[in-house]
Parts: sequence; C-alpha cells; structure tokens
Amino acid sequence: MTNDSLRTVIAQGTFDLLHPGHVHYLEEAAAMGDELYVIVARKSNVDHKEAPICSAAQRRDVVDALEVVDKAILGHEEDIFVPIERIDPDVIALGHDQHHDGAAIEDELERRGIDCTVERASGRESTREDELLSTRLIIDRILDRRG
Ligand SMILES: Cc1cc2nc3c(=O)[nH]c(=O)nc-3n(C[C@H](O)[C@H](O)[C@H](O)COP(=O)(O)O)c2cc1C
Ligand SMILES: Nc1ncnc2c1ncn2[C@@H]1O[C@H](COP(=O)(O)OP(=O)(O)OP(=O)(O)O)[C@@H](O)[C@H]1O
Repeated sequence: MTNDSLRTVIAQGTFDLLHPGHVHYLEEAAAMGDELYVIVARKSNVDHKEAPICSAAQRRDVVDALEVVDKAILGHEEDIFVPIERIDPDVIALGHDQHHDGAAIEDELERRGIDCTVERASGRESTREDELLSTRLIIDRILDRRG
C-alpha cells in the first residue's frame, strides 16, 4: 500500500475534540519518517475511558485535514493489527500516555512478519494557565461552565 522508498510512520488514538497535545504528538510522529498515517480508534475499542463525543468518521475527517497528516483511516473493529498489516509501516509512534505495551506490540509485529520499530512520543505540558491539553479536561470545563 505504501511507497517502499518512503519511511512510513503510524500514529493512533481517539482524537475526540482536537487540542494542541494532539498536534504535538502528530508533529513528533511525522518527524520520525517521511509519511504519516493515523489510525483513528473505533468507539468499541475505546474501553478505558468515556466513549468519544464525536463519531468515528468525524474524528477521522478532522485528523485527515491536518497538514502534518498524509492519511487518516478508521481503525479495525476487532483486530488492531489489520490496518498495520495493510499499511506495512516502518515505525509505530506510541503516544506518551497510551496504555499499550511497546514490547508486546513488537512481539506481535514479529509474529506477523512485520518489520517495524515501536517508538514512544513525548508529552506536551501546558505552557499557559488556561491551556487544555486533554479531551477530558476540555469536556470537564464545558460541563463546569455550561452544564
Ligand atoms: C499499533 C496500534 C494500532 C491500533 N489500531 C487500532 C485499530 O485498528 N482500531 C481501533 O479501534 N483501535 C486501534 N488502536 C487503539 C487505539 O488507537 C487507542 O490506543 C485506544 O483505543 C484509544 O485510546 P487512546 O486514544 O487513549 O490511545 C491501535 C493502537 C495501537 C497502539
Ligand atoms: N498533551 C499531550 N501531549 C502529547 N501527546 C498527547 C497529548 N494529549 C494527547 N496526546 C496523544 O494523542 C493521541 C490521542 O490521544 P487521545 O485521543 O487519547 O487524547 P487525550 O486528550 O489524551 O484524551 P483523554 O483526555 O480523553 O484521555 C495519544 O497518542 C496521546 O498520547
């Protein structure tokens, strides 16, 4: 699917209500290679926190519109390695707080014959008092001010 001469990076996440922390992550992931694919999580796989507010298609379309992103796609419902097999990336960029275990992902990549490294991206802290770098914090403020 991807151009063999380019170093392909994959980033992934929920991306519900975009904020500068997402932009930081995607820019850092893009800098790890030549082209950036983003896998947008299905609601059914977001099981460690509240379900996203926006639909999967809307979250994908907004991520896809970012200049730093070459292509955003919806994730697979059952097997998160299906899009990885299809894209055949050189690097998977895990977010700084993503619960996934990098070593377990590397083991599964090897089992499926996918030659790809796993890197951990850095976190971006707020630089201004009123800056919200988390979807949950944005929703909390909306509920606080408008609820
Ligand atoms: C390598 C990798 C591939 C993934 N592929 C998918 C996928 O195909 N479908 C999906 O729904 N979630 C996929 N996920 C999971 C989500 O992107 C995500 O980690 C989680 O469900 C949402 O939580 P987060 O935004 O806090 O990371 C993948 C995660 C990783 C690390
Ligand atoms: N402040 C941040 N700095 C760096 N990366 C971030 C930041 N916030 C989110 N990310 C990364 O963006 C990707 C998608 O994150 P996600 O959609 O879970 O957003 P979130 O704001 O962390 O959500 P929530 O607050 O609901 O947990 C993840 O890989 C995550 O690590």
